[in-house]
Formats: sequence, C-alpha cells, structure tokens
Amino acid sequence: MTVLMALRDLSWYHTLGLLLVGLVSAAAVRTVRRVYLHPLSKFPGPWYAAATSLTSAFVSWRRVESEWLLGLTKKYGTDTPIRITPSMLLFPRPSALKDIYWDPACNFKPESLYETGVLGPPQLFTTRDGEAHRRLRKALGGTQWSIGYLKKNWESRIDDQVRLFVDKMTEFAERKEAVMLCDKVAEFAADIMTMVSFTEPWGFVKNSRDERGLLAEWRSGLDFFGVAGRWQTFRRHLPRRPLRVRRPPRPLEKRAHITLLIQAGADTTATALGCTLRYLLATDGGRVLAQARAELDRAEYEGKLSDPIAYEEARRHLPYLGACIKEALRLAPPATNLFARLTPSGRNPKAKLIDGVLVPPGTEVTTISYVVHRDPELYAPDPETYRPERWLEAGDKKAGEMEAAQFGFGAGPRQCLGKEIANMELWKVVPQVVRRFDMEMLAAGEYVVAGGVAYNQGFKVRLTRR
Ligand code: HEM
Repeated sequence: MTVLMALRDLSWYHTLGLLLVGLVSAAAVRTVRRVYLHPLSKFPGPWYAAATSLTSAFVSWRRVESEWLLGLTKKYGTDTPIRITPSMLLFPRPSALKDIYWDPACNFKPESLYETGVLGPPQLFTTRDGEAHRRLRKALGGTQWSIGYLKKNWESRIDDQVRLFVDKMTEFAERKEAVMLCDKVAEFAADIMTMVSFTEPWGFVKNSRDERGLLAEWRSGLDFFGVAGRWQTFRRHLPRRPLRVRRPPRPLEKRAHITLLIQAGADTTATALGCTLRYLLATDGGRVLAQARAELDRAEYEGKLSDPIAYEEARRHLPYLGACIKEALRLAPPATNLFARLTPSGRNPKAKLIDGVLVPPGTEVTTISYVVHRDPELYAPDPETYRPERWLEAGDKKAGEMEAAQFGFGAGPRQCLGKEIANMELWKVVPQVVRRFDMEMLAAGEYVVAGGVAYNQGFKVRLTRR
C-alpha cells in the first residue's frame, strides 16, 4: 500500500526513469538467462547473438550475413557448432548435412515466417510439418521435374529461348552497346520460369525488359524477408495461416504454388548464370575463359556440338565448362539462406547426434551453403579461390565428397524441385554465350546477398560476335 502511494506521488520523469530501469533490468535478466543459463549456453558463439535474434536480423538487413557467419567459423573453428541466435546452432562442416537434412525426424521447419502469410498463400516451401510436406511434394513433384522428362518435353522449347537470347545479344553487339549482362540473364531465366508455369514466356528477352516488374518486385522484398524471418519477436506476432492440403487444390493454392516456382527459379538461376560468366571473365586475367573456350572450340571442330548446344552434349564434351559452373555455384550460391530444421522434440525427447555433437531436443539447427562450400579441409589449400580445376583433379573419393558437400540446391526431402531445370539452363546458356561472343568486362558489379537470397548487380560487358 505504502509503495503504491509512493508511486502515485512520483513526478512523470521519475515514473519514466523507473520504467526504464525496469525495462533495462528485465532485458539484463533475459540476456543473462539466454547467454549463461540456456541449454545451448555450452556452445560457442558471440554473446550478442545468443542474447537476441535482433543480431541475426541486423546482419541480414546490413547484407553481410554470409560474410559474418564465415567470419564466425574462422574465429570459433569448424569443429564445433556455433550458436548464432538464442535458439539456433550453425554447423559449419559438410559432414553435418546428412544428419540435419536427410533424417526424416528432423524434417520439420522451425516456427518462422512460413505460416504467417508474409510469403503469400501457403505452399510447398512454407509447409513446416515434415509429413504434410512429404504428401504435398508427392503430389506436386514427380517425374515432370526429372532430367529425362525435361530433355524430352522442354529442351526444344528452351532451345528457342536460347536462340532468342543469342539474337538479342547479337543486336547489342552490332550496336556496340554496353550490356548489363546480369540483368539480361535474369530476363532469360524469368522467361524460362514463366514458360514452365504458363506454357508461354512473358517476353522478358523479346522486349528486353523486366516484365511487370517481376524481378525488381522480388528483390525489393528480400531485406524485409530477411529481417522478419530472423527477428523472433516480430514474426511471433504475425497472424498464422496454416496450410491445409485439399484435393483438388483451390485456385488460390494453385496460384501460390506457381508463384513459388517463379520466385524460387527465376532470380536464383539468373544469379548462377551471372556469377559463372563473371568468374569466367574476371579470373586470372581471362585464363579460365581461354581454357573453357579452347575446350569448346575443340568439341566444335570435332563436330560434337549442335546449335544451340544440347544439354547432353555439354555434359559429355565440356567437362571444364561444367567445372566452371560447379565452382561458381560453390563460391557464389544463389540461395544462401539459413534453411533451418528442428531436432525432434515431443514426448520423451532425446538429444540428437549431429556431426558427432549431441544437440538438445527442439533446437533449430542449420548449415549455410556460403560457409559449407568454403570448408577449409575439403577445399584445402585454397577454399576461397575460384579454381574449376579442383573438380577435375580430384580422385573418385574426393570428387564424391565434394559432390556430397554441395548444398547450393539444398539437401534431403526438401531439396530444390527445379534443380534439373536450373542445371539445364546453366549448361546450355553459359557455353552458348562463350561460343558466340567475345566479351570485354566493363564493370564486374557485385554479388549481393539480401535476406538469404543472392542476386547480381552492375555486371556490365561489351560483346563482339565471334
Ligand atoms: C540455381 C538455381 C536454384 C537454386 C540455387 C535453388 C536453391 C534451392 C534451395 C537451396 C532449396 C531448398 C530450400 C529448403 O531447404 O527449404 C530450394 C527449394 C525449392 N526450389 Fe530451388 N533453386 C534453384 C532453382 C529452382 C528452379 C528453376 C525452380 C523451379 C522449378 C525451383 C523450385 C524450388 C521449389 C519449388 C523448392 C521448394 C521445394 C520443397 O520445399 O520441397 N528452384 N531451391
């Protein structure tokens, strides 16, 4: 009673001061609890990341997340998982991929933006529950995404788009006009995705523009996606919209799945195309490009290549160019997000063994391609150097390990549905551009990571028809 009366007599600035002291004390207690008394406290990591998810949101918003995480692995080493948020552990080594992504018991996505509607109506990617995802994937996946089906049913249509793309680039070359190549390959990839989704492409390449502002719109949402997905307090207050699988799907659900295809497949493939071409031009003063071209010219001379190059021909006769693509996907992964999973919880939960480390039930566990692909042991002695030769020099065992360590398309039951389409685009377009054009790099531009998704900007070249 006396306390209440004393409070009533306080002036407004004393009340405000008291409130502030209360808030700061609560924050301090929460910080101490999270940093020192939490089940994840025993794992190393910066205290300011263990204390609040705002740290992770902030580095994403500053667009430095991949580099920040790589820096943490250099500081804390790769032998141990690193605590990167109050509830999440990052496993830096490729050997953790199997334990996290291939165990069906872990195929549960943590509470996130997925059920909030921020990513649009519910769809395959936002389905958190492993069993619901399995059923939906069975319904939507299937042979139409396999390379055999794509070669038979889509390759000739993709060839038409490759021809159109080369014709458009030839127009730029004839006008001696500088070309923002990263934007042009993005237009190509967006045409392929709209073609696969709606039978006809929307005309990005034909009209040489970002139709309906699709790419710009996608990119403008990435920073928000990154922050909202990482800042737990924010996302917890968004309304939920859990997915219910109905058969046949309602129009809104169909639209959601198709939007997902375009979102997941357009700019990601464009990033891979742009980064590969940039590495070809920028590495060792054109050495890599010269070697790729020599291989191509040899195959051409021997009559092994059609026009446009068939996917199978590229796979069989252009191993060096293939290594260039793999090496670009390794160092500049287009989807460098935190694709976290949950360790099993529920009744009688047991700790889960991941990469030799026991992890408490219900923990968010993740890897990230940008870090895993730079593993200092697997890619020794030069994990951060663009060197396509490493893929060809490796013996069978090492090559197998390197393949298994690729996380660019994800891993396990949620692995990228469009991996083979993306590969087909890459293996057909990159050699065709190298074959038809000499390229002078006017500006290297940059690989930008925003909200866990990468895109290229400012990569400008001048083309000359060969
Ligand atoms: C180089 C290009 C691409 C990259 C790097 C990429 C990367 C990824 C990654 C890392 C995932 C896994 C996400 C997770 O673990 O939750 C994923 C999922 C997905 N991708 Fe791709 N992707 C690419 C191209 C495409 C294309 C062309 C399509 C369109 C057909 C596509 C459609 C999807 C879909 C539908 C999913 C969700 C799968 C699921 O949840 O079951 N992607 N992608």
